[in-house]
Amino acid sequence: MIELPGSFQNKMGKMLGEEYEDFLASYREPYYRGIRLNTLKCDEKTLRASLPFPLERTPFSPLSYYIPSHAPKIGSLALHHAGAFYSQEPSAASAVTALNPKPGDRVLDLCAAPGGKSTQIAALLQGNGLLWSNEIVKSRANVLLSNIERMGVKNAVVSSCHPETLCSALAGYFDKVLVDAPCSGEGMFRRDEQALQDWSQEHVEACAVRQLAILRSAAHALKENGTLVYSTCTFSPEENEGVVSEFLKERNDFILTDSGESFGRPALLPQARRVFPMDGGEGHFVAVLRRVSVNSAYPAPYSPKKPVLLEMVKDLYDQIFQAPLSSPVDQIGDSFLMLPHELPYLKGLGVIRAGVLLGEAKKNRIEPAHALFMSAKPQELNSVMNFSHDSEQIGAFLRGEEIEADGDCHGFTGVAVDGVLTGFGKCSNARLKNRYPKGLRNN
Ligand SMILES: C[S@@+](CC[C@H](N)C(=O)[O-])C[C@H]1O[C@@H](n2cnc3c(N)ncnc32)[C@H](O)[C@@H]1O
Repeated sequence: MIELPGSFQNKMGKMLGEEYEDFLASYREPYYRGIRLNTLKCDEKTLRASLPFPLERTPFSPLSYYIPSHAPKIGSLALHHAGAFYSQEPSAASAVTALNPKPGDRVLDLCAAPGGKSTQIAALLQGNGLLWSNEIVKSRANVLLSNIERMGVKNAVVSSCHPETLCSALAGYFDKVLVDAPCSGEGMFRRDEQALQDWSQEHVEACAVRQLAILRSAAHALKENGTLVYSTCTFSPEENEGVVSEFLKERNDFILTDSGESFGRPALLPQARRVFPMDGGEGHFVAVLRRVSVNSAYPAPYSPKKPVLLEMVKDLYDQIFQAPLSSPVDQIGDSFLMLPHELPYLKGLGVIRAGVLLGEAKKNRIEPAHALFMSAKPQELNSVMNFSHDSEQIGAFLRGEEIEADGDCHGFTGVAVDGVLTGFGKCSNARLKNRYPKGLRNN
């Protein structure tokens, strides 16, 4: 049984009253495990058919499912490599449900690593509009980027920037902003020993100060009538209702709106929602705010210079794809990027990726990138090999091995599992030379 700090127990006892015993009893149960379907790449039927355990819907998002607590580790499953799903604690899906991104929206996810909520936003945008995913810690931003690539997101910018710098530069640009704030993680105690070790009342209070500062920054980024969702995975009122109330005292041009959601229960500010383990998730707080003032600031658009090697890039694209390249292309050093159609000015904002990495210049050729295939659909490619999730071939491919190919297979060829692309190789002489990135391979 997990040993909870005494002062945490006292606070929770006061907050939960009669329900406190049920809350304590939850610490004797296994924690909730969940996954979220990535509709950019896969559908529910394919996912259910390929997983070795059943899925049960959660109340937090139509794309979120419980998996059994005894389910095996899922990171090495072929459909996980392919980005068909994301491993996500069920209640963590609630914040994006409340944000309600729609195709065409411009959405900023300000505290985004490792990318659970960003990749959920991307699925709901369906490739239309823009997702800007920011993470202040550079090493975590790289993990975020690899998840954005794995999930095949085309219309995202990934940056590692201080929230104040970013939101001042992009003032007035976004329809929706998510602040999934760094917190004391009380809702992680059942699955993360470290969160429990790090807990103290002083930490809770320091988190609240930092959270308010992030919210203040986020406010700049929104346009008039824009939606700001503030979420945490902690229970302390200081970090939840306290931060929201302080923010609303400072900014009378923001209002707290009813989330309109039915997951969890009303929070201490009744328009917001809270989730406790008794509500089917590890723990979340979600508040929806709306900016009612005009924001006359607006960033300049980004216009890339025409890459010197654009014809070579187009030739490479034509070798791989059935339709010609239609996205704007940018060149950063030796890298070629397929940009979303409309972007704000990018310089000085710690951008580590805009759009999809198409390929990289190597001597006198351009080598296609893994991310290019991850963001594609098999039917868009000239050459694809598709394998079942339990086939020997896909196992070998994901270990980085060469595999047998048809004699008529030539050139860059996508590799799919159950119809979902998971990388590529190069066919010649009835063999597929493996290009699955070393750092992603199964052992
Ligand atoms: C709760 S996590 C975000 C989880 C993410 N939204 C997801 O769904 O995968 C909060 C993030 O905020 C970042 N962070 C830490 N300090 C910050 C600060 N001062 N400003 C903005 N973000 C910060 C952390 O590195 C962490 O990645």
